[in-house]
Amino acid sequence: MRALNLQAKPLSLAERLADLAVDALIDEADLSPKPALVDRRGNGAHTDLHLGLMHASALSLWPAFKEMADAALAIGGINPALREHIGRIGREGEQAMLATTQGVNTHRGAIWALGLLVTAAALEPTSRRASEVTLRAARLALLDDRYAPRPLSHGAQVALRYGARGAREEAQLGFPAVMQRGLPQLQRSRVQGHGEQNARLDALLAIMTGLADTCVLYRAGEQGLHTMQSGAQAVLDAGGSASLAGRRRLHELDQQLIALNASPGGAADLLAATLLLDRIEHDGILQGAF
Ligand SMILES: CC(C)(COP(=O)(O)OP(=O)(O)OC[C@H]1O[C@@H](n2cnc3c(N)ncnc32)[C@H](O[C@H]2O[C@H](COP(=O)(O)OP(=O)(O)OP(=O)(O)O)[C@@H](O)[C@H]2O)[C@@H]1O)[C@@H](O)C(=O)NCCC(=O)NCCS
Ligand SMILES: Nc1ncnc2[nH]cnc12
Repeated sequence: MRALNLQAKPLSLAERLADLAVDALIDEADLSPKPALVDRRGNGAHTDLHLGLMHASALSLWPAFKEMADAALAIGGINPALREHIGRIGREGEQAMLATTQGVNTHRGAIWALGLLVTAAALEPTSRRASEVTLRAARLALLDDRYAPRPLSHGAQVALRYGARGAREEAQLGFPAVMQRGLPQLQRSRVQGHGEQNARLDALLAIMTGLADTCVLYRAGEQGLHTMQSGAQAVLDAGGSASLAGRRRLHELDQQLIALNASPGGAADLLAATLLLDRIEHDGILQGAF
């Protein structure tokens, strides 16, 4: 009689990257208390979202992230063929998300940002530093996708109205909100011993201090954006999420943004991108997956 082989099959590189991306989305959703966003406490400024939906949406995206990483491995270079291939997978991912959420847009911006990062990481698996991965992602984002529809999205509408740079430009510039604000703050707060959850909240706040979040602009205009940016800075100046003064400011910011119906969904996506890049750089399993 043959003994049962109970050893788990090692994950492929694409499977591990998809796991890391979905984990980052779930960790972002769970992180609490986030100002005006869906978290463990409630629905923030949203009437059509809740935590279970955010989790289901994140899980529905696993196949799309894996397929994007597989496409990078198969095509092997930054070129229009890869850009158009992942564009198609991204649009299919959006359909999977909408089918799961019954039409609610939970993670459109996240599919874009994390999809580019997963693809960029798979392209050169030994070059995993955040600065290297975001540079490759930016080069991909700069390429044209002939098949991309150009709807008058919320982002496109506020670009016309306020001249704001949105999700596309953030990626094309190499994710400055992540590289210059989110990741450095995550590391600073960790080093200062603030605890992982507070470090993640501080990273989100640091992203919010400078981002032209098109969700906030669409819902609450320039007043909403100013409230988000200055309020996030005030929390950090008061000592961040780990301090009592910072927590009081954070509570105020939550109330103010909810009153304005201003949900920083773009900043939330970029926090997930920050967590993903941090993991890609340090993940032990990924190191053994190629
Ligand atoms: C290039 C695309 C990202 C399209 O961009 P565009 O700006 O035209 O489209 P939007 O539909 O507005 O989506 C952009 C989403 O990106 C997030 N975001 C916002 N600001 C920024 C920023 N400055 N930097 C980075 N990311 C940002 C944000 O996503 C979150 O918010 C979503 C909810 O938004 P919204 O629908 O406006 O929702 P509500 O206000 O709640 O709506 P109502 O309830 O009022 O109706 C939520 O999903 C978060 O994810 C923006 O929404 C890209 O999507 C694209 O071209 N895709 C095609 C596929 C492709 O090529 N993929 C490539 C491979 S990955
Ligand atoms: N936690 C969250 N709440 C609302 N919108 C989001 N988009 C991405 N993450 C979100």
